[in-house]
Formats: sequence, C-alpha cells, structure tokens
Amino acid sequence: MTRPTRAVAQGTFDILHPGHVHYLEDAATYGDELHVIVARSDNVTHKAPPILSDRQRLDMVQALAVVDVARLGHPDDIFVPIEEIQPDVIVLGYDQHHDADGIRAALADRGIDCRVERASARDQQYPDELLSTGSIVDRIVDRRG
Ligand SMILES: Cc1cc2nc3c(=O)[nH]c(=O)nc-3n(C[C@H](O)[C@H](O)[C@H](O)COP(=O)(O)O)c2cc1C
Ligand SMILES: Nc1ncnc2c1ncn2[C@@H]1O[C@H](COP(=O)(O)OP(=O)(O)OP(=O)(O)O)[C@@H](O)[C@H]1O
Repeated sequence: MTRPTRAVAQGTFDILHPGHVHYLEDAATYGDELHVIVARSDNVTHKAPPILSDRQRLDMVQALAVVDVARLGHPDDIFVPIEEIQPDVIVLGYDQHHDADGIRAALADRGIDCRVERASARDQQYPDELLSTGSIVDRIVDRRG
C-alpha cells in the first residue's frame, strides 16, 4: 500500500484570518495530508514580531479542520522538520519571501526529494475583509490604541 502524500505549509499565523485559511486549504489540495510548521517567534525577523505566543499560534493552527498535523518549527535549522516530515511537496505562501529555487537547491543538497510549489492569494471577498495580520493590528491600534 502506498503511503498518503504529504504537503507542508509554514508561516507565522499570528491572529488567524481568512487569508491564512485560504492558504492552508489551498496547500491541502497538494497532498493527502497537510502538515504545518509554525515559525518560532525568535525566527520571525523579517517583520514585526508576533503578538501571540508560539504555543497559542500552534494551538490555533492545529484546531483548523484542514490541518492534519501542526508543529512548531526548529529553532535553528528550517530543514530539520522537513527531514522528519518527509513531505512530497512544500507549498510556499503566495507572498512568502522564500525563494523557491533556493529551497529546491537546499533540499537537493540534503538529498530530500520534494517538490516546491506556491499557493494562490485570496482576494478580498467584501470591502471590509481584513486579509493580513498587519492590517488587523493597525485597526486595533486605530480603534483601541
Ligand atoms: C521550508 C520551510 C521550512 C520552515 N521551517 C521553519 C522552522 O523549522 N522553524 C521556524 O521557526 N520557521 C520555519 N520556517 C518559517 C520561516 O522561518 C519564516 O519565518 C516563515 O516562512 C515566515 O513566513 P510568513 O512571513 O509568511 O509568516 C520555514 C519556512 C520554510 C519555507
Ligand atoms: N490574503 C492571503 N491570501 C493567501 N495567503 C495568505 C493571505 N494572507 C496570508 N497568507 C499566507 O498565510 C501564511 C502566513 O502568513 P503570515 O503569518 O505572514 O500572515 P500575514 O497576514 O501575511 O502577516 P503580515 O500582515 O504580518 O505580513 C503565508 O504563507 C501567507 O502567504
């Protein structure tokens, strides 16, 4: 019997919103099982640090029906969880800064046989829909700050 194919998604997922759900639902279509790596706060250095703790972001992602297994990322080496999960495909977010070819090269260096794809974006479904954590935080500061 062949094992189920595994897709991996990853991100910060701070204050969940419909863009996150869209990404995870899209990523799930690439495999039979969806595994999600939640970035550790200490590794989120390319933008403002998360509001919510590692544990809370992990628990919220794991609670989504589309997610089979969620885990916190490795503190130092982003390819350690990949080696453990052994995915068939890594699905990058539509706007993630990671370079797909760079990841393919790193996977090949480590002898990991895994495709790299990119998810689609969710467009606003109605005028007031907030589709980024940054815009939700901006509104909170504006209305409650
Ligand atoms: C293939 C892959 C594996 C990753 N593994 C980890 C990890 O083990 N630990 C971690 O803290 N972040 C991990 N990340 C997340 C990145 O470090 C980065 O913080 C994350 O992609 C931020 O995305 P966002 O800005 O879309 O939230 C991984 C990213 C990729 C593309
Ligand atoms: N509108 C959206 N459509 C599709 N995917 C999205 C959308 N918003 C976020 N994502 C995806 O969700 C994943 C995690 O996103 P992240 O945690 O960086 O949230 P964010 O809302 O984009 O944050 P920020 O506003 O701080 O940049 C990323 O892969 C990102 O591409």
